[in-house]
This record gives sequence, structure tokens and C-alpha cells, in this order.
Amino acid sequence: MARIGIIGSAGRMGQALQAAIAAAGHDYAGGVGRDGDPGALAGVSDVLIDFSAPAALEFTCEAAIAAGVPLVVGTTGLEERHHWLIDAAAVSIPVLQTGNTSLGVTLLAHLVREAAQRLGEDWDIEIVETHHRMKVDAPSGTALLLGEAAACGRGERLKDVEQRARDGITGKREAGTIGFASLRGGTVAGDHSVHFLADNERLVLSHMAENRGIFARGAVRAAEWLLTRTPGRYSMPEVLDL
Ligand SMILES: NC(=O)C1=CN([C@@H]2O[C@H](COP(=O)(O)OP(=O)(O)OC[C@H]3O[C@@H](n4cnc5c(N)ncnc54)[C@H](OP(=O)(O)O)[C@@H]3O)[C@@H](O)[C@H]2O)C=CC1
Ligand SMILES: O=C(O)C1=N[C@H](C(=O)O)C[C@H](O)C1
Repeated sequence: MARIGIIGSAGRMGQALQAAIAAAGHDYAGGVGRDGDPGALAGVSDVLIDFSAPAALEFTCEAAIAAGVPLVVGTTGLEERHHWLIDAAAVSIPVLQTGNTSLGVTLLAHLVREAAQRLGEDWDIEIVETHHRMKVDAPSGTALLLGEAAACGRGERLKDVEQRARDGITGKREAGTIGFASLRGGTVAGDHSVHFLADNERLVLSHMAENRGIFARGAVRAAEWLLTRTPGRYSMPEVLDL
């Protein structure tokens, strides 16, 4: 049994996490939001789980490092500087960062990498994601994770081939790019489809999240796994042995 603290505890994911922590037989150590003290929380936690906002990350990393506790980062909308913070933290504590903690998306990313590698550049790749009306970042962290997987399958870096938005007279599609489209509305927990499009045929690999419980369970599983690790940066395929 572990004492698990939550950054972003009053949010939609924070509430799902509290249920998942109880269901897995762990102790909820407490949580913080915008006004809380992550340092005090880290001091009474064995591991921290952060599903909040990018602005929280610096203080969360500082708190986890000072207390020497592992950290799961599920927050999305991260920029390069946030990844540097995570890399720096991983020198002293175990850290896992992912745009999606579900088993289904972790396997989907594996399949996307494989498909991109085998199909080659004659197949255009477009990633479409749909989320609830309250989501504040786009493309979703999952869409970017799937884009990274597709780019990796082709031996590329996503930042060199991504096409994040189209508007107006865009010209023809540039060969080799990976496109993104985001839909927002209603209460959709998170749908992602990776379209591989060639002449006269299409392959679509999709995942649909029916509720936030799948993300919360995955995050708790990641937290349990991190407690057995030495400092370093980890990802979901390692947790799930995929
Ligand atoms: N990796 C994954 O599998 C998943 C990732 N996510 C990501 O998790 C994040 C949270 O999503 P969701 O729960 O829907 O969002 P909500 O808006 O419902 O909740 C966000 C929470 O974060 C807190 N927060 C906001 N800013 C800060 C800050 N600067 N410092 C500390 N706490 C802060 C809020 O606190 P307050 O109450 O004070 O406003 C709130 O409790 C998003 O980035 C989302 O994309 C979501 C689902 C799955
Ligand atoms: O904000 C959400 O809700 C979700 N965010 C994550 C993302 O950005 O991919 C994961 C999931 O799709 C739900």
C-alpha cells in the first residue's frame, strides 16, 4: 500500500484518480490545486501524480525532488521547456511522463509506429482527435504521442514533419508530413484516430475512451511501478511491458 498525492486533485482527473487510488487499496495522501503547497504534499506522500496544468510543473518537480518521491506527469500541453524540467528531475527521482496512461492508447502507439514503418511514405498520415468542450490544449497530448510514434516509425522527428493546422489556401499536401485536426464539444472523454491514406485505400487505427477511469487506473499502475525504480525518465510501454 502506498500514500499517493495528487496535483490537480479537484479537477476531473483528480476526482477519477481519488476513486482509482481507493479501488487499488492505496492511501490518498491529499491533493493540491492552484493555491496548494506541493512541498507539504510531497512530504506526506510516497509518490505524486500530476494531472493539472503546465504552469504547475516547475513547483511540482521541485517538491518531488526535495522530498525524493517519484512523480507521474499526465498533464498535457507541455512545451520543450517543460520536458527539460522533467529530464532534470529524472536525474534525482523516477519520473514517468505521458500524454495518455491508458493501456489501449499505449498499444495503439506501438501499432502506429509499426504501421508507419511498414507502409512507408506513399501513405499520408493524418491524426484526428475529439475531446470534451472543457479541454484547453490542442492537439491533445495523445495526438502528439501518436504523431511521435508515426514519425519514429519513419525514422523522423515529429517536429520536422508536423502540420498542426490548415486554414485558407494552403496549397497541396506536402509529402511526408503528419497532419493534426482537433474537434471540441460535448463530454467526449477522448477519441483518437490515426489515418493512413494511400491511392485507393485507407487504414484507420482508432481508440475511444469511454470514461476517465481508464486514465486514472493507468496512472495508479504507473505510480506503483515507479516506486520500484531508480531515478530516470520512464514511459508507459515500460510499465505495461508492451
Ligand atoms: N495523460 C493522460 O492520460 C491524461 C491527461 N489529462 C490531462 O490532465 C490535465 C488535467 O485535466 P482535467 O482534470 O480534465 O482538468 P481540470 O481543469 O478538470 O483540472 C485541472 C486541475 O489542475 C489544477 N491546476 C490548474 N493550474 C494549476 C497550477 N498552476 N498549479 C496547481 N494546480 C493547478 C486545478 O486546480 P484548481 O482546482 O485550483 O483550479 C484543477 O484542480 C490536462 O492537461 C489533461 O489534458 C487528462 C486525461 C488523461
Ligand atoms: O484533457 C483530457 O480530457 C484528455 N487529455 C489527454 C490528452 O491531451 O491527450 C488524454 C485524454 O485524451 C483526455
